Amino acid sequence: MKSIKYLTQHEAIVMDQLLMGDKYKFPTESLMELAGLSVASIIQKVYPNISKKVLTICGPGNNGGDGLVASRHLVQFGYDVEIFYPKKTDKKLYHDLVCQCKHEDIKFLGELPDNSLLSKEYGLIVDSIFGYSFKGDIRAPFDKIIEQLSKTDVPIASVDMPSGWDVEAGNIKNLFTPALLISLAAPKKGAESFEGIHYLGGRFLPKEFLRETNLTIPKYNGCDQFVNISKNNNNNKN
Ligand SMILES: NC(=O)C1=CN([C@@H]2O[C@H](COP(=O)(O)OP(=O)(O)OC[C@H]3O[C@@H](n4cnc5c(N)ncnc54)[C@H](O)[C@@H]3O)[C@@H](O)[C@H]2O)[C@H](O)CC1
Ligand SMILES: [K+]
Repeated sequence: MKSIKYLTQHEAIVMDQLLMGDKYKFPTESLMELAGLSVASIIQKVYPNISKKVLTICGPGNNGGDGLVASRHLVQFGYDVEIFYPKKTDKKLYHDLVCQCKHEDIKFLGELPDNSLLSKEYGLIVDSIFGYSFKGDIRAPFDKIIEQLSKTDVPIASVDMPSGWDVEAGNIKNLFTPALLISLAAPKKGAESFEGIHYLGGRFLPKEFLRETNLTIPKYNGCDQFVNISKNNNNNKN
């Protein structure tokens, strides 16, 4: 496999603006739909038999939007999903995503269950709190939420970045390490040290975009929405 490029925070932001701008013309919701579908597909691949509920925790930006989309697809795949979305964004896209989730009978929780309830009732937590735009000290209410996630024994699947990790320097605050990391479009520098199960999703980068940005991404097989980029995956060893 060709060596994978890990993006700086600035590169990730600039690339996203380029994709959604006048040249490539992708609407946010199109990319988010593909990102969220890949997140749900990867969860189905890695955790095909979860007997308990899945809890998605959504943040206020597009990472949270990916979590809302993924939750809807997970229900379509047969999972029992609940969402904790403590800081709802007052924009049409997010109102629409919440509405779509409610039509899948997804319950929105008013508070995060404590860790004993999490262990008893939930088989997986989807962390879609922060992605590549996270910066600085974690502000309320997410500081307490991430502190609690650092103490749970429920496996965590993080979307794009483990929330709270520095996007370039990684886990410098000694927070939770997810069991599964789902990088989107291209992994970020902060994920370079991640040793767990690591998949790449968000299969939407156009050929010309890859040429223009000089970005190398691994080859996706057939119609797969994901590729396994874990360090311990034999296919990834040169
Ligand atoms: N091309 C792609 O790969 C796509 C990626 N997508 C997803 O979008 C996120 C990035 O989304 P963005 O809205 O830019 O930012 P975040 O969701 O990471 O966070 C912004 C949100 O968080 C708040 N915030 C930032 N730092 C802090 C802090 N220290 N404490 C508290 N709150 C903080 C900030 O104020 C904003 O409200 C990317 O990672 C992917 O998951 C798209 O869905 C599709 C294309
Ligand atoms: K995340």
